[in-house]
Amino acid sequence: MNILLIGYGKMGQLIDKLATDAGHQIVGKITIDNTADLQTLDTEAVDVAIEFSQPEAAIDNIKWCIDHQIPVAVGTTGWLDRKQEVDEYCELNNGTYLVASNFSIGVNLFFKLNEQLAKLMNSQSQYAVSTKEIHHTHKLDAPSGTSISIANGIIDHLDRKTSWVNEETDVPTELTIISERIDPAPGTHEISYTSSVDTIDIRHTAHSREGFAKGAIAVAAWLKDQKGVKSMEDFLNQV
Ligand SMILES: NC(=O)C1=CN([C@@H]2O[C@H](COP(=O)(O)OP(=O)(O)OC[C@H]3O[C@@H](n4cnc5c(N)ncnc54)[C@H](O)[C@@H]3O)[C@@H](O)[C@H]2O)C=CC1
Ligand SMILES: O=C(O)C1=N[C@H](C(=O)O)C[C@H](O)C1
Repeated sequence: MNILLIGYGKMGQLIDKLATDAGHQIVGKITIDNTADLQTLDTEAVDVAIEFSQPEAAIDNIKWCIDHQIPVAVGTTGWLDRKQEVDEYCELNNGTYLVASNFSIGVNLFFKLNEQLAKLMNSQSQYAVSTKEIHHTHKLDAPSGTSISIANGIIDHLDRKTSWVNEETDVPTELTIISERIDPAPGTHEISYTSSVDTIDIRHTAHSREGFAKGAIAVAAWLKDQKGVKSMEDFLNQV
């Protein structure tokens, strides 16, 4: 397939390598320094775009893809409080996009495990829950998009939590997300349930960025033949 890479940093470059090795063609590489190249790009030659840029840029990039009828798989985090607006723009303009806070299959399994554990904990009020994420120091957003997805999974399934905060909290209804920045961590997410007698920890540790990149390429290959606003759930259920 012909892929347009919007964002060509750590993720864009790795996707370039893995997609090219797998026989795909990269038809454009957009960074903050050459966004004007989009104006002259042959959009008819693009099957799908993969967007890994930065929080401030993602929405304009997604809207550009929608305007040009290019399905786009979006990995950029830190803007999802505006997802509803982008969903509506996509539906209104007959576009196709999918955003995932984390494209790795392992993390998406971990999301399910998190929800199951949260459900079980409804009848175990002696356990206090908290979460932590660890990433490299170049990361622009905190907490991570993945940790927000984890927090929402807990809030949706554990009755005693109704919101999250990015700090330690004593408010019983608030869920703590602790963010640590340590190089070269590609991404670690941890959920802990602690009682006076024990602790249950579950943790996903990315060993490299390869799982994110492979997941994004697999999603892009599927998304190019879809229509509308899609989710990782849709992808995992159909593939
Ligand atoms: N969903 C997932 O599985 C994953 C998501 N991410 C997220 O992806 C994003 C990118 O991560 P990295 O590649 O590590 O960042 P990076 O900082 O290495 O690269 C960012 C790239 O975006 C480009 N860029 C900046 N403004 C732009 C604009 N207006 N238009 C086009 N390109 C622009 C930069 O020039 C650079 O090439 C972050 O938000 C990160 O949190 C990262 C890894 C996995
Ligand atoms: O910025 C990163 O590196 C990552 N960002 C995503 C996030 O915010 O959750 C996914 C992954 O953890 C790596």
